[in-house]
Amino acid sequence: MKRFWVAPSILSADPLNLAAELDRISAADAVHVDIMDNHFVPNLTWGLPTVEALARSQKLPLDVHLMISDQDRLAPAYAEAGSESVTVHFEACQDPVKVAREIRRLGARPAIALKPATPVSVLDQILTEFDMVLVMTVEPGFGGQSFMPEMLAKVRQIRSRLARENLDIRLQVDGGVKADNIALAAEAGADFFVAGSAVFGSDSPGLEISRLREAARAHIH
Ligand SMILES: O=C(CO)[C@H](O)[C@H](O)COP(=O)(O)O
Repeated sequence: MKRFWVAPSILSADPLNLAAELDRISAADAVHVDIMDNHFVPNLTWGLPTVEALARSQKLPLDVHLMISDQDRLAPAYAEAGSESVTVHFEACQDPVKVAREIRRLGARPAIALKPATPVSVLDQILTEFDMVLVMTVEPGFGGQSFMPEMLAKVRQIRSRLARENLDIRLQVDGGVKADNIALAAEAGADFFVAGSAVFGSDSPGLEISRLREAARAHIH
C-alpha cells in the first residue's frame, strides 16, 4: 500500500515545553523543524544547537527545513547535526547541486523547497540530485496560515515528472495542511505532509496524526 508520511511542525508547539510536546507526537513519521533567521523570512526560530539537542534526545527522524539566507555555507552543518533530511530553498542557494551533494556526503537526505512564486521549471536540471521536493503551500515564515489551493498544480506537475521518469523522490507539502484539505494534496501527488497548527492545536495530537493519514489515504479508491 502507498505510504504517506506525516510530520508535525514544532513551529506550532509550545517553545517552553518542547520535550513534552515531542512526547505528544510519538505517532508521527518525523519531526519537522523550521529554521528561520529573520532575514530569508521575517521570523526567527532555532539554530544548530537545538537541532543537535533534538537529534540526541528523541527517536523520530528530523526533517529540517532551512528558511535562512546563505544556505550554501550553512546547510551542511545541519546534515552533520543528525538530521534525517535537510531541505534547502532554491531561492536561497547559489549552487543547489553542490549543496545537495554536500548534505548527502554528510549523511542526510537532501531536499529542495520552492516558495509559492517559484516555478517548477527551476527543478528541470537539478531534480535528480534530491530525495524530496517541498512545495510550499503558504508563504514561508509563519504557522497558522491558509493552504493555497493554487499550489496543487505544482504538485501535479512534479508528480507527473516523477512518474514519467520513474523517480523515487518524496513530494512534500507544507503550510495550512488540515484534515479537510490533505486529500486534495494527496490526490495531486503529495506523499509527505507537514502540519503544524492542525496537530499541536489539537487536544489529541496522536489522534490528529492518524486522522490526517486516514484522510490522505481517502483519495485512493
Ligand atoms: O514552514 C512553515 C512556515 O513557513 C511551517 O512548517 C508551516 O507553516 C506549518 O504550520 P501550519 O501547518 O500551521 O501552516
